[in-house]
Amino acid sequence: MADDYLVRIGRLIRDARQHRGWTQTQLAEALGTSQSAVNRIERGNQNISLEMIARIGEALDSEIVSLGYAGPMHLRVVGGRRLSGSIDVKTSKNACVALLCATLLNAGRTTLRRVARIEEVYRILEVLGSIGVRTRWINDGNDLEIIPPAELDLDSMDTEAARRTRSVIMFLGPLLHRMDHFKLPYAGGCDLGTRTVTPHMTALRHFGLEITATDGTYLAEVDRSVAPKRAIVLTERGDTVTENALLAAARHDGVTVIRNASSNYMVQDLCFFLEELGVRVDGIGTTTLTVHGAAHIERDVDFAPSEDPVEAMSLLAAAVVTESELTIRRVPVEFLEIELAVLEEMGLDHERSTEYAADNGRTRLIDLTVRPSKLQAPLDKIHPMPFPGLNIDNVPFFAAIAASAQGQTLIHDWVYDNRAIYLTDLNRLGAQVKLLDPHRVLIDGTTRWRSAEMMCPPALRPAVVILLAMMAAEGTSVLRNVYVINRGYEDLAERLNSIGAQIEIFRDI
Ligand SMILES: CC(=O)N[C@H]1[C@@H](OP(=O)(O)OP(=O)(O)OC[C@H]2O[C@@H](n3ccc(=O)[nH]c3=O)[C@H](O)[C@@H]2O)O[C@H](CO)[C@@H](O)[C@@H]1O
Ligand SMILES: C=C(OP(=O)(O)O)C(=O)O
Repeated sequence: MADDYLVRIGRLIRDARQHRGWTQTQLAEALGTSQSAVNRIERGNQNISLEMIARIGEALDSEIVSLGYAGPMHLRVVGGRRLSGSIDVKTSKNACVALLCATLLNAGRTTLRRVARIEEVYRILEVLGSIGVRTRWINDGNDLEIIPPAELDLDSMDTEAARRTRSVIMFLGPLLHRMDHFKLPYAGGCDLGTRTVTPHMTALRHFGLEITATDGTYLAEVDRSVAPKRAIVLTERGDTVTENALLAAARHDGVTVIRNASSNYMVQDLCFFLEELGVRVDGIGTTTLTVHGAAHIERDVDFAPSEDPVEAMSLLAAAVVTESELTIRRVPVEFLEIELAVLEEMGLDHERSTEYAADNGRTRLIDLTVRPSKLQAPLDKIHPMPFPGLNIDNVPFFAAIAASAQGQTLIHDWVYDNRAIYLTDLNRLGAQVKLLDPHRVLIDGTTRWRSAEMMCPPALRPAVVILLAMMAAEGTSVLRNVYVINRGYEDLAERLNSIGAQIEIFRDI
């Protein structure tokens, strides 16, 4: 145990030194010791005092260890390895969080099957638990059982957990039916620049909800005399705003029409779930949803959210950048069709199985085999659109793919103020990503990836893209503080290891 401890400290020191670009001799000089002493320390063969750790930290301008329990999680990636075999896609973060919020509509027991065990789900569970909802993992931790109390205790809300996730905004729709006034902390999520909540307010005003924002908290007041008189036209075709409107409409005793609705995967999953609750929804998969609400919902329901198209895209990108043959099972193909069409044009060699149904009985799945291919940059720019366009969250993966392709690719992320900027982090790993303006990057391929030590960017998808590039780069890379990845991916390192990656999880000691 003691030896193991020294080895781990030694590795941290070695990583920090390499990150600084120093040789062992340079570090030895800075410490007034010999190169062989540094070598012994890095190999874990030398007892080391706290004072020495502090001096090394100062010399390398790096906090080698931070004391305290359960510090941030980091990944050490030995890259340049081919992946092989097959891997299953898990259920989606975005549907799971919406469904958890939707359970607040139901006085009965909800069972959700194969819920992804990810930080974003844990945060919502913490919030639900704090306000009195009973939740427990069942069937070997695969499924979740949720039983709301007769009265919610919003005053006891775990505000710290609530502030770490943007999804808590989807409490507004269900809560407006349960109380006349309530408070909700401001929403968090990826740091992607300003993300407006005005469309939520505009949509929910039709149900009498008025919101005042004061120092980090939304104060909500509900006027019960107000009900939708005409179709609700969303000002943006956003996913969570559509879900919030659906959640409000589900318990409105009457028919609500929602126009300019998102028909994206998580919205469809929510509609299927509402149908299980006895709420009829016409127009699923289109931009006009007609909801036949029910004033009281009390049903014991069992629902299986569908697989995550963004995780499928991540695994596909992993195969491309590592030049591997990989089978990705349970791919929700309807939500990856445009991505596949673009990749086909770029020259991706792949094979699709016949379609089969997801456990929700509705979503179409395939198994997708990707083979090493000589990719060419696409002729046109890569840009997202609300579904059925190229998925907004899949855009960052095209940066890693473009860097692996021959030629120049323009990526235009018009949606998020900050997300394209994070893609320039790939330059640290050898890519040539030029930021043209905050929304557009020009990428020159192909890339000879090289290893590096880096902090995770504070955004989920760009962080995963960095991890994938590290898997492609020969040598050892370190990715620090991967909470943001764990927000949306279950056991990603272990699962990638099961198909041939070499990723070690470590924490600050
Ligand atoms: C929990 C969840 O489900 N999160 C997803 C959801 O976030 P969410 O629904 O919160 O996304 P937003 O509503 O914030 O939309 C994302 C951005 O797109 C802009 N916008 C959106 C639609 C539109 O028609 N015009 C427009 O300009 C918004 O102003 C915002 O800046 O949708 C995003 C876009 O698919 C995804 O990246 C997130 O993973
Ligand atoms: C932007 C994303 O998530 P969130 O809405 O949870 O920040 C994402 O899933 O890439």
